[in-house]
Amino acid sequence: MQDKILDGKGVSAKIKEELAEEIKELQKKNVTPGLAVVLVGEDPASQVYVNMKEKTCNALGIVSRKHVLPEDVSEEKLLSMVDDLNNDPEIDGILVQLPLPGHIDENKVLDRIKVEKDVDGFHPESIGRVVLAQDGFRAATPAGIIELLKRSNVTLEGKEAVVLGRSNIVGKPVALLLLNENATVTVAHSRTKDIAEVTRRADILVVAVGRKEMVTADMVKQGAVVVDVGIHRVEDGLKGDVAFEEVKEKASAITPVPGGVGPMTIAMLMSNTVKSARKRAI
Ligand SMILES: NC(=O)C1=CN([C@@H]2O[C@H](COP(=O)(O)OP(=O)(O)OC[C@H]3O[C@@H](n4cnc5c(N)ncnc54)[C@H](OP(=O)(O)O)[C@@H]3O)[C@@H](O)[C@H]2O)C=CC1
Ligand SMILES: Nc1nc(=O)c2c([nH]1)NC[C@@H]1CN(c3ccc(C(=O)N[C@@H](CCC(=O)O)C(=O)O)cc3)C=[N+]21
Repeated sequence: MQDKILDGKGVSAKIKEELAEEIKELQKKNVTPGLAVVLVGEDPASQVYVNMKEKTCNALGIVSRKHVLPEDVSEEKLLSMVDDLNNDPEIDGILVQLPLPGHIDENKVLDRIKVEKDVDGFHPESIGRVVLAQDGFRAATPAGIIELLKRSNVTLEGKEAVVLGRSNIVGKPVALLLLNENATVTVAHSRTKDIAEVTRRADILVVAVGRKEMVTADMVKQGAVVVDVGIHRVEDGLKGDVAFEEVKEKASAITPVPGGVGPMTIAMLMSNTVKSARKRAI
């Protein structure tokens, strides 16, 4: 079937190669894809992600524009920046890095992004389109998970999929995408009664709980495919939401952290930006 370690880094590199080719074709039509990234405040983790996105844009030939606003910026100012980017013909995609400071209404900001430039896929209309299985932008992390599974020849149709976590940016949308791929989907969360009993049913287990190494071998069915979305910075590197060493002995395939879902997220963000720019080339 597939290698045991699902190689998000390798698959994302392949996707980026494909995108670089397409960007060359777009440039022949005088279209250079443009991504605007808005960062509020100085959260170190957010800075790392934003810099990674910028670097990837540069490597592929996407113009990246970074806008850094102070932590105490008013909601009004942020919204007016979104308006400017919505009206900027050179910008195909707008990403407002989350989380935002507490005094800013996240939903209000995400709602303001023009749906045609919503490369993050967080706008309510983009999410509605996932529910209805209509064309539109898919959130990068959920889309990256499906793309990685497909390109690793993991069959989804008819499988028991369990998603642990129900956030708006990962758990809920990945559950919908798995449903659209004809998996039978269960979503578990902090109020689920017997988590291990539910996760042990999974042929495909997607874990996005934000708790370091919470999923242990006893919670996983022999032969399951395990996708670890979690990112935790520890002294000697990064850890996931899954206890990788013990779970890998039981799984038929598993994503590592780092090198699994993370790089796929960036690749899908780039892919959404190119998809948006393509509309300008017609
Ligand atoms: N690799 C990547 O590209 C990305 C990685 N991440 C990482 O993925 C992880 C999850 O992120 P995100 O979805 O934003 O996290 P959130 O904190 O928004 O959501 C966590 C979810 O897990 C549930 N949960 C928390 N604790 C438990 C528990 N003990 N038992 C069962 N369910 C629980 C919560 O339930 P409830 O709803 O009931 O509170 C919630 O639905 C984080 O580590 C984050 O850093 C995030 C985005 C992208
Ligand atoms: N508007 C918005 N969109 C996002 O997509 C978004 C966001 N806000 N806020 C934060 C989360 C987190 N996220 C990640 C992206 C890449 C890696 C990634 O590339 N990780 C590497 C390791 C990188 C490292 O060394 O830190 C890996 O797992 O191999 C991880 C996490 C996107 N997010």
